[in-house]
Amino acid sequence: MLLKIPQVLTKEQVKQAKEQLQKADWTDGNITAGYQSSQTKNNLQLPNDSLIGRQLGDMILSALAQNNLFMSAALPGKIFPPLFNCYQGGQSFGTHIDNAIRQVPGTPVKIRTDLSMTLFISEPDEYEGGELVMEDTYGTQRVKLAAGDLVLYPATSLHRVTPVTKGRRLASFFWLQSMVASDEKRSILFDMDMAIQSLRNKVQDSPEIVQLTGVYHNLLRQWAQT
Ligand SMILES: O=C(O)CCC(=O)C(=O)O
Ligand SMILES: [Fe+2]
Repeated sequence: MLLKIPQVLTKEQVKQAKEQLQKADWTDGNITAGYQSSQTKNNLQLPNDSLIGRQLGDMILSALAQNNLFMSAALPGKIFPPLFNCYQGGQSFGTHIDNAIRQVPGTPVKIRTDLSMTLFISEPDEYEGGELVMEDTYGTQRVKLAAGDLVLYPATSLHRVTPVTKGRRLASFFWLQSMVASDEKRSILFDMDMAIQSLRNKVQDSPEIVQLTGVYHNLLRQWAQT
């Protein structure tokens, strides 16, 4: 499932992130690339131990923890600390697939990358190009979102970032291990959760809603791993 989640960060938080990222020390993006992706990756990244990166990453994680749409769609188990990248002067990232397993730097924690995320920090009119293009069984999707918005997509997708031919594209990108590994099962749970929530908004509470909520949790119990 590919899902666009609007306004994960407020415009004020975006402004703050941009100000911090202006003064950060950037390095070659290949620090986190595997062999195949290093052949096509041409961008800048904040180093893993960047203080600015950690602070902004925490701000993003707190915002996500309060975002119902994200929590319902992703059912996060473990989230990789957000990384930050920058493309300018024609930089791009060719077609690649993200590594299946990632170790959180400085810890023994390993994360299976079920879902990939990009949170846009630059506004779309601040740069030309820089579209995130995913290819999967659902076809080709081209994504370029407003600053503060996030796209969540299966890490099984081939994807690329088209050259940024003008301006600068700042973003945060990271991965998560979902409590429900299967994209198909997670999508069923998400659809069910959305339907129950909209039903609840229409008719308040009813024994049927209680029963359906029970079914949701019983499916989650069958399918989730913590
Ligand atoms: O910059 C992006 O939107 C995606 C970055 C990416 O695909 C990666 O670093 O693996
Ligand atoms: Fe990627």
